[in-house]
Amino acid sequence: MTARSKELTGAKLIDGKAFAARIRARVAEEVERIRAEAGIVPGLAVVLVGEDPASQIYVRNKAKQTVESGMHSVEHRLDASATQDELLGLIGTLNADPAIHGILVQLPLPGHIDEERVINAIAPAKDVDGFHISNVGLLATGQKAMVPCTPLGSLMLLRDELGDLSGRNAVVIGRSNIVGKPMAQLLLRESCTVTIAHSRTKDIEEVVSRADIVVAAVGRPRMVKASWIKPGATVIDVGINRIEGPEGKPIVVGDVDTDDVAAVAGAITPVPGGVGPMTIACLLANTVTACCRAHGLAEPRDLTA
Ligand SMILES: Nc1nc(=O)c2c([nH]1)NC[C@@H]1CN(c3ccc(C(=O)N[C@@H](CCC(=O)O)C(=O)O)cc3)C=[N+]21
Repeated sequence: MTARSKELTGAKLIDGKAFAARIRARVAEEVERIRAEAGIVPGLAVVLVGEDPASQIYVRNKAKQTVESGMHSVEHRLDASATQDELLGLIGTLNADPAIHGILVQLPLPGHIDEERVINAIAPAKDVDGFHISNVGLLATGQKAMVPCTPLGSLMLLRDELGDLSGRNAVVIGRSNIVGKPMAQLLLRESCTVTIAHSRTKDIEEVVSRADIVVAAVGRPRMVKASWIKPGATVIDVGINRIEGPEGKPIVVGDVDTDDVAAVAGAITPVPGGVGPMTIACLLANTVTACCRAHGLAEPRDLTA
């Protein structure tokens, strides 16, 4: 698959939206194959606790795209005041449900709930977010794991753009469990020379300027500037920040100052339309993978890391 691209002052804009649509089409093909071969329909359950409006939009998009790909989709909405035991009870039910192959508990959870406890209660084989400690350990040791969706989608875009990644200098900005750390593991597995930069990194601009590959996942609007970027580098912008735009209207921007960086970078993902749609496409891909593994079916190689 080749990402379609538009020109922006020099840099190629990587069309994550179009790439994600092709991944979803592949997922739909595989869903149909699994149905024809084994009479099984892959199922995804999304659990949302509370009423965060931004979260609701993602949950709606996920449910819509799950159904469009031919999969079984279930949504569980718990009140913001739901107890940890209620949530753990629901996870236990979903773990035991043979129609469900993937479980996603939308993060963040309300403050009174222990996130680690909840994530680690999900059956690792159904953990399509790849956040369970078993999957984290499997990925870190190079074993077959469920790979977190945003890093997986970012890796697919990088491979499509650059081909073989071995020997390249990669700098991941951000050390979160959901993006920075698993992204670094994947890049290491691709034989990149990996540096993780973060808020305490000294002279971050100099560190980033040595990178052939930059993955920005810090949650600081437009933090990465052109002066940080090696000419021709590939820049993956994971940030999705809502800020006040020119006319006081809210707009969505990434962690990269795209207009500035585009003058120097070789290729860059836009926000919106870059990594975000890939995250959802990879969630569907992971659900197909989980279903294949659960039933001993051949798993589509192009939908995993
Ligand atoms: N357990 C868990 N897993 C997640 O994967 C997870 C989560 N919790 N909590 C919330 C975040 C956020 N997230 C997004 C996914 C897709 C877009 C997306 O498709 N964004 C579009 C639209 C952006 C917009 O305009 O708002 C884009 O970037 O083009 C955004 C955000 C998944 N998350």
